[in-house]
Amino acid sequence: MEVLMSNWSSVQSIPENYVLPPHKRTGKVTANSTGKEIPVIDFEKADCHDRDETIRQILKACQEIGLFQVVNHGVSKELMDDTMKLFKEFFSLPAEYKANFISKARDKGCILYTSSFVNHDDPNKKEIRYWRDCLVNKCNPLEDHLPFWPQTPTGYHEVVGTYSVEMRKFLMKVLDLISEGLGIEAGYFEGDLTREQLLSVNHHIPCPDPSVTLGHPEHRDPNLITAIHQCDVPGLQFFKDGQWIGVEPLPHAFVIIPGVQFRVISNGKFTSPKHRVVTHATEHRTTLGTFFIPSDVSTIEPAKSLVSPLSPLLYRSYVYRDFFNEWMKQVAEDDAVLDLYKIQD
Ligand SMILES: O=C(O)CCC(=O)C(=O)O
Ligand SMILES: [Fe+2]
Repeated sequence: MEVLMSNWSSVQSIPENYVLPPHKRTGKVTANSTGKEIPVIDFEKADCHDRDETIRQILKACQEIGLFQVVNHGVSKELMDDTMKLFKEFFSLPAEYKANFISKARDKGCILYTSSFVNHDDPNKKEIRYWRDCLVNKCNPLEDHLPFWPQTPTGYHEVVGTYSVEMRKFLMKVLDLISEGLGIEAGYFEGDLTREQLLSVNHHIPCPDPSVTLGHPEHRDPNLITAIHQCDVPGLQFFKDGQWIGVEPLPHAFVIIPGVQFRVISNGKFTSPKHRVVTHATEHRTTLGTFFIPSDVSTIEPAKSLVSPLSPLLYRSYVYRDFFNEWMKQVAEDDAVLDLYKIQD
């Protein structure tokens, strides 16, 4: 049985299988930039007179930077704090209780694992482990999954259930604003494209040498769109113009990351930024990621309204399950999977 990192008794030195090969190391861990250039968009304005301006900011951020942060998003600060506190408590529970949720089966309502979900079983390859534990809750429809969620800490179902409902409303609002801005028909993202919702909670303990480990390997999110609720400990970085840029933790903000499916649906107008998580020498770090994921059977293709003689079709349509199966095989080469569906000119 895996020993969860959150139950390690003390960490004096880094176990060998967590040490990255030299070319994968972060070296000097501070990112080259603090991420001040990442737009912070105030959603309060979208609800009143400034809707068009908010939409303009979102599109500019997605097209020029790749991601953005949102404040005044409508999810209450108390709920965000309560949910964060509850998950910190969850990770401090005894190993015996948490062991009930350890699994790598994708179809469970709640799964807990350590390092990464995919461990490539190639005996010739040295396994690299990542410095994290992760708890994944399926959230939609809530009543189907709630019975499989933990009962402890007290209030788990109520707090996390409310959080996931509020996050659904918020991310739907983000999708409405994006659709309006791109000129995609209203309601495009309702239904199959947002059928699955996961709440993925990452927990990283302090690491004696952040320069040789990673909390989360570099990756693009394979889904439609992600909202990350960071705690106040930095760690998230994204890659732009040849450098890693830190995403500054802002109190009660969400970081919005368009996933690979958005790149296809927007017919190449959006990127899906590559990102990673570095470890911290002295602090625990907990983050809550809400993921909208298309159902396995949904068809993904560029939105018809975004294809024109000036913007020719870039990808052929595919079924999400086929994409995801390929993705799970070769997670290290994110772009290679999308290349399978690229229309060659
Ligand atoms: O923990 C973070 O800040 C980001 C996590 C992430 O990128 C992911 O879960 O896909
Ligand atoms: Fe991610």
